[in-house]
Amino acid sequence: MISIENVHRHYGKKSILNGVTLQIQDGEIFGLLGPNGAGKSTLLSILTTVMKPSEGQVYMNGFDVTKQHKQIRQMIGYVPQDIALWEELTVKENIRLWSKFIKTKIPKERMIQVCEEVNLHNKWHEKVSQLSGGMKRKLNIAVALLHDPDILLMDEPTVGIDIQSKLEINEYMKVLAKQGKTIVYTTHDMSEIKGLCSRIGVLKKGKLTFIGTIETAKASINNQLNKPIINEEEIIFHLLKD
Ligand SMILES: Nc1ncnc2c1ncn2[C@@H]1O[C@H](COP(=O)(O)OP(=O)(O)OP(=O)(O)O)[C@@H](O)[C@H]1O
Repeated sequence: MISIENVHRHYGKKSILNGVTLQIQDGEIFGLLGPNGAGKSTLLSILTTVMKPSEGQVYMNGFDVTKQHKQIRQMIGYVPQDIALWEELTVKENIRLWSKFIKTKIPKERMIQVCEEVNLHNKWHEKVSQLSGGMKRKLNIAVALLHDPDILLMDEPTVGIDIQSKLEINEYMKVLAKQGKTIVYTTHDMSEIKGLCSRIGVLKKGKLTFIGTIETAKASINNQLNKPIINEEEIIFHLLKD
């Protein structure tokens, strides 16, 4: 379980996160939504231990993110917003190089397995520069899963890629959640959230303004507007507007 308790984060005098409290259960796919600059990546950076909260506590499976970096890093996989791969190296070389950064030894069978799970095994000897944007995203995800973490943190994993790769990634996220992995990911895409997330959180100006299911969000907006909402775009519009 991920437990975020009254987290604040400032950059100088600028307040970025302003009292965020949230619990995410094992096996959940939790979608973190918010306008640009709302603080989504900052919150993910705190979960990865890269950044410290200015105030508040975060625990993952009972471990403190500010004090128990080693245990936390073993239990999380992180997929950054920007592709983090060596373009001139092959898929195999990228996976091998990334596995060297992981403290535990990754057997070759595991490297092949993650590659198969994201449908890239037939690209094993191809240079990353030859892969499509969607394939690069899938390789980024494979790399994050090498050490078989319990928790996967993904910063806009499907932005700007072809629809086929997006659907494959979404299906794979469901498989991982069924295996018991907890997934937290940031997105702007309501159409994928609907079929994927058990719950969503809406972050605006560093505050969580909504936590719940899509159905709850829809019901609450319908209630406020006193007229039924027709499509998902409308839900996201109302959730994100000031
Ligand atoms: N190192 C930094 N120093 C100062 N301000 C920063 C730093 N990193 C981020 N910020 C500011 O913090 C705010 C939140 O940024 P963050 O990247 O967390 O937002 P976001 O919700 O992920 O946005 P996006 O959807 O555009 O990725 C922004 O105003 C950003 O300019």
